[in-house]
Parts: sequence; structure tokens; C-alpha cells
Amino acid sequence: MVNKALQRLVSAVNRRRMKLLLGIALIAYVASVWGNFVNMSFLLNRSIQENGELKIERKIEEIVEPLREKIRDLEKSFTQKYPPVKFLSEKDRKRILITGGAGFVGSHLTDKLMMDGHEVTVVDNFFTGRKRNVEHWIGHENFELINHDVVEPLYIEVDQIYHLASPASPPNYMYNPIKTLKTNTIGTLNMLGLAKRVGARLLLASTSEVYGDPEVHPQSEGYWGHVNPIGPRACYDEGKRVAETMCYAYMKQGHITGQADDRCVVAHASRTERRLSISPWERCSQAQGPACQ
Ligand SMILES: O=c1ccn([C@@H]2O[C@H](COP(=O)(O)OP(=O)(O)O[C@H]3OC[C@@H](O)[C@H](O)[C@H]3O)[C@@H](O)[C@H]2O)c(=O)[nH]1
Repeated sequence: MVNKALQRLVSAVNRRRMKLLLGIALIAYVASVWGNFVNMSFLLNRSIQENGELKIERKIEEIVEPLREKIRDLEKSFTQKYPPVKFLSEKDRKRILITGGAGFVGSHLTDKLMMDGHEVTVVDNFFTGRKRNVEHWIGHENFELINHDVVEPLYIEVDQIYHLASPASPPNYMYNPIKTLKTNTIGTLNMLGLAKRVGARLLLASTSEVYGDPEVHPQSEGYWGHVNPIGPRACYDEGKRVAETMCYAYMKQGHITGQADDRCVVAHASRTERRLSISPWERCSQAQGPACQ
């Protein structure tokens, strides 16, 4: 009796255990199937994503490669052929502003000063000057070209100023006489103001036309001229005369210098000298202007 009861108890316990084990096994199976499913969908997603990224990368590469080639070509064509430039130590290298530097005289002066190893900034409104006159320096580390009208103030740091900006031939300066006057008066005043602010030396390119219709040939620095303030050329002649007067006033009042007499130089360029390229600049060295050395 007791035996039978014991056997029934054991078999009941075993059945429960079996059920429990089966339950655990089922849960484990479901969990592993779910885990695999999650893993698989993650991998699937990743591979789709990677595929997409690869495709986009390939597309970008296809677009960018020809551009890269173009840049390489441009770089090759830009590894310029600048004219030879002397090396100057920082102490000797000057920061030089040339107004009207894209014009005839200005562009030759730019060449000279660049080849001497200075840092040159050309400022020009391209009224008669052309970019192509100085384009062989574009991109050079010592060179800068600024499209600017000297009638507006200019704020830069320089050691020397060559002020050449002005229309120079009769058709050009008579085209707009008021503008010619403004360029030579307000423009010169602006450059003198800049020279005063930064303590720079200034050279003004004047003209033999300041002598008007001269009675003396050749004209010496002591000759005061035979001028007509209301004639058709007066906008240029008188504009340059005022510009000279302003330079001397700034110099005399000591605004451009500690030692008044050598900071401001006026050079008269004549037609004949023009044909001799930059020789007018040699004349001004008589005035002991370090700016024209
Ligand atoms: O308002 C103006 C007018 C003219 N300019 C520029 O000044 C430059 C004048 O050069 P040009 O080739 O016409 O004339 P030049 O080089 O012969 O003149 C030079 O000698 C005569 C002087 O009176 C001039 O001041 C000097 O520049 C040009 O680059 C012109 O674009 C300005 O920057 N601003």
C-alpha cells in the first residue's frame, strides 16, 4: 500500500519536472530563434546600408575625380613662371603701395620693385590701366592687386607709397574733368593721409604739364610755368599742381615725416621720358627721395 502510494508520488513529481524542463527548453528555443532573427535582420540592414553607402561613395568619386584632374591641371599651369625675384631679408623688404599700378608707368614700376624683392600692392580703378599689365604677378606671395578708386580712403599698412593714379593722356583726362580733378586732389589727399597715418614715404607722379605752355625749354625745377587755369587741359594741369602743393604742405608741416625734407617726393614725367620706360623715376632721385631709390 505504502509502496504504491510512494510510486504514485514519485511519478507525479517526475511529470511535473518533465513539464518544467519542457517549458524551459521551449523558452530557450524561442529565445534563440528570436535572437537569430534579430541578428539576421541587423546584418541584413547593415549590408543594405553599406551597399547604399558604397554606391553613394562610388557616385561621388565619379563626379569628383574629373574635378581633381582639372585642379591638378590648373595647379600645373599655375606653378608659374614668375619673373625672377630677388630674396630680401625682412629688414630690407618694404611694403609698397602703387596707385595706378596697372597703367603704363605703374606696371613697369611694379615689375622693378617686385623683381627687387619687395612686397607690392597695386591699387587701380582700371580707368585706363589693364589687369593684363600686371597679371604675370597674380598669385605671387609678394603681390596684391586691389580694385579701388583713390578718391575713396584706403586703409592698409605700407612703408612707401608711389602715387600714380590719374588719367594721363588728354582724351582720358578731358573725358570727365571733374573726376580728373577729384582724383588728383581728393585722391592725393587720401594718399597723404594714409602716409601720415602709417608713417610712409610718398612719391607723387606729377607731369611736365604743370608748366602749362612753357616759355623755357627744357624746364628746370626753378621754373614756375606759364599756365592757364581755365583752359581745356586745366583739370589735369591744375589738379597735379594742387597735388604738388599738398605734398609740400604735408611735408613742411611735418605730417609725413620726422625729417621733413626727404619723405615726400614729386616727380615730373614728360612724354619723352615716357617712351624711355621708367627713366622718369631716376630724375626724382635728385630730390633725395628714398622712395625712388
Ligand atoms: O581715377 C583714376 C584714374 C586712373 N587710374 C589709373 O592710373 C593709371 C594711369 O596709367 P596710364 O597708363 O593711363 O598713364 P601713365 O602710366 O602714362 O601715367 C603716369 O605718368 C603720368 C602721370 O601723370 C600719371 O599720374 C602716372 O600714372 C591707370 O592704371 C589708371 O587705370 C586710377 O587708378 N584712378
